[in-house]
Amino acid sequence: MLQIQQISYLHRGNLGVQNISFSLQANQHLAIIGPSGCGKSTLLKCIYGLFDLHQGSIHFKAERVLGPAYNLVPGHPQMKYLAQYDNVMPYTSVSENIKEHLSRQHPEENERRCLELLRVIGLEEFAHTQVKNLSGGQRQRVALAQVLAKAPQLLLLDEPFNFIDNFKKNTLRRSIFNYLKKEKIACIFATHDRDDMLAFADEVLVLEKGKTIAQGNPKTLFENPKSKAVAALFYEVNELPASWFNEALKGSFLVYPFELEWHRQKQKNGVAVQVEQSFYQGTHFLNQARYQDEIIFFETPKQLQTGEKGWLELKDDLLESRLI
Ligand SMILES: Nc1ncnc2c1ncn2[C@@H]1O[C@H](COP(=O)(O)OP(=O)(O)OP(=O)(O)O)[C@@H](O)[C@H]1O
Repeated sequence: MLQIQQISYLHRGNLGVQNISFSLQANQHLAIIGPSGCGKSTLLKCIYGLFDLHQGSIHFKAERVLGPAYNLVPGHPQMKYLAQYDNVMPYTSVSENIKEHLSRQHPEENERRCLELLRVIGLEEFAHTQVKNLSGGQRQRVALAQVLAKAPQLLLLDEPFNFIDNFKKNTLRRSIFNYLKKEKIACIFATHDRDDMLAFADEVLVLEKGKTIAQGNPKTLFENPKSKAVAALFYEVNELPASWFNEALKGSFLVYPFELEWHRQKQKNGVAVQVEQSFYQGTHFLNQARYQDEIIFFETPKQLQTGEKGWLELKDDLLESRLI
């Protein structure tokens, strides 16, 4: 449905996006991730036709997407874009804001659709509240309902949950992504949140300084990251010398804190460490320890004391698959 071929766009000669290619199938969900300033928003805006590309092409449903120099109204009727900052109307109600984006010809159908969308965004009880009286996160939910109103075939969302508190976020994103799958709406969303991409993306595109540094399904990227930059987007990660755990190996390897085992005594291939700090994380403790000037993070179910000594062992078979 969408083909992006070697596109580049630079902001007045500065960093933007460079040489990006990928395609998206109908009903597929793609997450764009990467550190702040890596080009996520720029890429979404290119796809929506807000910029004139310096190189490459974008086709949506076999039609070429053109920038403002060739097409004054950006995008395509079946493509919707939600920017980081919403554009909702403050002095009208939530319902009116949604209905503004529905066809005006079928009032009864509009009522039904409006109720359905209010349910998806979890704002039924605010249907008649003026938008100016809503919180930032609630306004963001109204903006989401607006882009869903006409059931686009492709939705472009720029950090759609960034103003929404963690308490509401889990329910809301399950509701939104289930709705998109049910309605067969493809989606590309920029995010910083690993839970968004692990649970809801079919595919992940990792950007760094405007370029693609990894692409794949989230499980594969998480379990076999090819660089520390990729692994660190998912979780805290250690890059450690491989020789610490196997003298025959050169280079370094990546290991997540939950993959290291803490023991009081040496078992097989461990390194001796001393605990420096133990941080409570709700379900476990994240500990910081040191070995040969290198800081290592690892997890334990119970709190460890500063100065405590022990051994960190690697779970079986991990080392060779994580060499970088
Ligand atoms: N209108 C602009 N003019 C000049 N430079 C810009 C413009 N918009 C973005 N940039 C630059 O392009 C780069 C990519 O910006 P972009 O907003 O796409 O990043 P991002 O990954 O979406 O960041 P964030 O996660 O902070 O939203 C940044 O270095 C930014 O400063």
